[in-house]
Amino acid sequence: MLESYPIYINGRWLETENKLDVVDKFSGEVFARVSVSGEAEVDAAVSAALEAFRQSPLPPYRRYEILAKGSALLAERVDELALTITREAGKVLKDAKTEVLRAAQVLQIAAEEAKRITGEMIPVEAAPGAENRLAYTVRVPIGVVCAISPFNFPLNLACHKVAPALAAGNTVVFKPSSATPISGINICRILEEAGLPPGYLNLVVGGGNEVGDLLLRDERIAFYSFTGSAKVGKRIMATVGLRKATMELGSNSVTIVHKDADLEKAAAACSRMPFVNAGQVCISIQRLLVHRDIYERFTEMLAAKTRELVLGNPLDADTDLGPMISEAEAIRAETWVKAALAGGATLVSGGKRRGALFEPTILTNVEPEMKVVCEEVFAPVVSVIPYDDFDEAVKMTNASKYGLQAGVFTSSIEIANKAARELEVGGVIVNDTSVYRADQTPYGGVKESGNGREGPKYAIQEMTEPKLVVFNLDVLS
Ligand SMILES: NC(=O)c1ccc[n+]([C@@H]2O[C@H](COP(=O)([O-])OP(=O)(O)OC[C@H]3O[C@@H](n4cnc5c(N)ncnc54)[C@H](O)[C@@H]3O)[C@@H](O)[C@H]2O)c1
Ligand SMILES: O=C[C@H](O)CS(=O)(=O)O
Repeated sequence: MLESYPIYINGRWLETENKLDVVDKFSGEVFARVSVSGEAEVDAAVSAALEAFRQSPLPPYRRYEILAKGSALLAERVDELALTITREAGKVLKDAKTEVLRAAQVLQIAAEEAKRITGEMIPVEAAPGAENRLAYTVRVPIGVVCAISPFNFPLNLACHKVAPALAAGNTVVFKPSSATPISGINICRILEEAGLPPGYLNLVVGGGNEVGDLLLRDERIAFYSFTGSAKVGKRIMATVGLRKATMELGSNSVTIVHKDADLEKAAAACSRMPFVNAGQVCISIQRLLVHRDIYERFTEMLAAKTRELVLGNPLDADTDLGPMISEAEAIRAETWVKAALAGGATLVSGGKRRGALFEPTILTNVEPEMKVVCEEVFAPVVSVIPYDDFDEAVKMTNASKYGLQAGVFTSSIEIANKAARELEVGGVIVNDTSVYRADQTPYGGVKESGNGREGPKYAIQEMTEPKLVVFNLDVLS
């Protein structure tokens, strides 16, 4: 008997006629069914969120208590929550556990930030004629936040939206990816158990073009917090008009290995990070820029370490990478690799596909216009590209339409500083790869990688408005 999962609206768990199959991404077996929302459910979810926002705002200490309790519950249930992630997303179990523990941290950080939301004093009396005025801002919640999340970190990236929205005093309508809806349902269950009253968090499930589109067109929603592809991000921005949004989008991230780097450390990190979660990480290393003096040696070191990685069942303890999200996505990646090889690229390792399993793949001799280089590959595929001087590496990095994060391995403070100043990205990671993220940091990109920042403190800024208050003290005295 398949487990059946309802949607969550105004504190009630509802079954609908229309169901979505959830597939185990390794075995291909349908292991659960989830109720799909229609127009009526989307309308009810937004109404409930608006009603809760208008009628009974939660004081900051209650937001703190609920989120902190939610964090503890997530950490307590790490094994069962991780198993769900592994089954619905195909992520290896050890990485799924890390994701759950990170999600617990996100809730705890958001809980703490709920108690620190302040405005600022405005020195209005500095202007002539305003000597007897007092001005300050208060930060007020924006209203109903619509959270739309992708498949690749179905728990943590959803928490990065839901938790700061609630911490800021907003209410939420949340739509998880149709490929991975159960982790989203688990977040609602946990926050309900943690004491979140009805209406503050509502969950609808369904396709982007159906349920997603209904959400975009609902003018009662004040803010869209989106993580996903640039294609969908652009569509959202074109639809929501003057309403605010943050866009956490894709990338073809660079990590640079300069000639003065600690090569052992760089090779150890660069041989694993392009392949974590089968390369389906927005900051995955897709372009590895290596100084020509060390290029051959480094590529050999990388290939040797990459060949040790185990591809297979994500439930096995020694597996390093599991399946991609679908066979269709793996076929797309294979097509891009074949096109690169036909165009003159060299296959150093990997390149083969079995169903949704795609081998960790290293390419050299690639050209800038190949899709594996200039588009987001979102698969376990890395291109190793030589450069002669650091300015050239900066130029290659900045030639991308994306700009999320970049890593640079170097022992030179000048090179590190140059990277920090000149790389057109949202974050520069020195002596680590582009794949580094700590959940309290400001995180987001430039260019087609999006706008706005996540990380609870920064997301709260995005999801609140500064309201100005000015006292005319002449009248009061
Ligand atoms: N920058 C970041 O923080 C970050 C993090 C993770 C993933 N990503 C990006 O996400 C992408 C992979 O995830 P994906 O395949 O789930 O992305 P996607 O854009 O296909 O889908 C993301 C979400 O948007 C919804 N959606 C699709 N069409 C919609 C529409 N018309 N209206 C409203 N919602 C719609 C989907 O149902 C899903 O919930 C990659 O590009 C990756 O780089 C970015
Ligand atoms: O896919 C991109 C994610 O943002 C990576 S992480 O989970 O935030 O590290």
